[in-house]
Amino acid sequence: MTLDVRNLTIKYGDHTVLSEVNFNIEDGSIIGLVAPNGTGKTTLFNAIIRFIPIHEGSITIDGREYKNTSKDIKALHKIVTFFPDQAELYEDFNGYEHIEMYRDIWNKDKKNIDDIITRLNMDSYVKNKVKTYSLGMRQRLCFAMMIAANTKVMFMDEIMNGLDPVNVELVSSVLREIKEDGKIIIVASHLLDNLDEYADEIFFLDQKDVYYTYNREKETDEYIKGFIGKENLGQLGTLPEHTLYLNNDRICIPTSGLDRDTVNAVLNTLRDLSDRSVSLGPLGTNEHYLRIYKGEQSHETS
Ligand SMILES: Nc1ncnc2c1ncn2[C@@H]1O[C@H](COP(=O)(O)OP(=O)(O)OP(=O)(O)O)[C@@H](O)[C@H]1O
Repeated sequence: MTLDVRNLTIKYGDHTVLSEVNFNIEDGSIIGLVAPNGTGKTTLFNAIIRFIPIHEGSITIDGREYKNTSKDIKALHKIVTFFPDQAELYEDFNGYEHIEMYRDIWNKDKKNIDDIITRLNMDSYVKNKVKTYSLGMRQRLCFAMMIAANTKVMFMDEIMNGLDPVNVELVSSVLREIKEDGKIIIVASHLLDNLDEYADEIFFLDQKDVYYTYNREKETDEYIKGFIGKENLGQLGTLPEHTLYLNNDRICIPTSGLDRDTVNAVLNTLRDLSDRSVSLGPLGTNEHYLRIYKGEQSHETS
């Protein structure tokens, strides 16, 4: 399966939010969709699923183009689900009834939802009314509803909102499991380090397009990464070309061209100067984010 988006332009009135967006996603992928607030992540989901009209462009899934006809939109809604908004939950229904409802709408094979409930640690509260749920309990319910719907394409907007670290880890591992069924999952999130735990590729969205994509598996450049105040930068000596100093505290020094002894020496110096962890590896989503969106606060040191 593929999801192919071509030259998609989306406007609210005269305000063009996204212009000529292009991307192609193969099945069995989780894409992290990343951008500052107000860039257009939710708008992109809304447009692909046709909750809002698109002004130009095409959406093709598995070779079929889905146009703006009611027949196409109905067919699209059978294969794409959008993470429910907590406001859409029915306060006087219990969690089980919500999960059953999503399963029954999308799933003819009446998938067993008990496994989902247990996997998401919801047994103790799923039969209680939603009005008794905390934010994190509601969020897990919304996630369980999508898993029960089990569609080929899933848009997950801010799924980690309100989840504690244990539940963030739980949801991340369930995402990795369901991806294996050949799904296309797009997750919009501001938890950048967490995205590195499950996303295969990150799309950095810009006012105009998918500005940059990053695939950790294909990243070959290794960096020494650590935190250091501006006043201590001089103690690292002459830094190699393409060293990044991001957000006035984060340093990423490329190791290409450095011998092992030099790499070890820099690592040791950085460990002495840094109060946080120092590591060796490729740039992560967080570092790419700072490089792309906070460009004026980062600079190459040479
Ligand atoms: N219904 C609407 N009418 C008019 N403008 C809208 C509407 N919804 C969103 N916008 C505008 O579209 C732009 C993109 O908003 P969107 O909600 O898609 O951003 P986002 O990247 O999802 O942000 P966040 O990270 O805050 O969720 C913003 O400028 C916003 O003001």
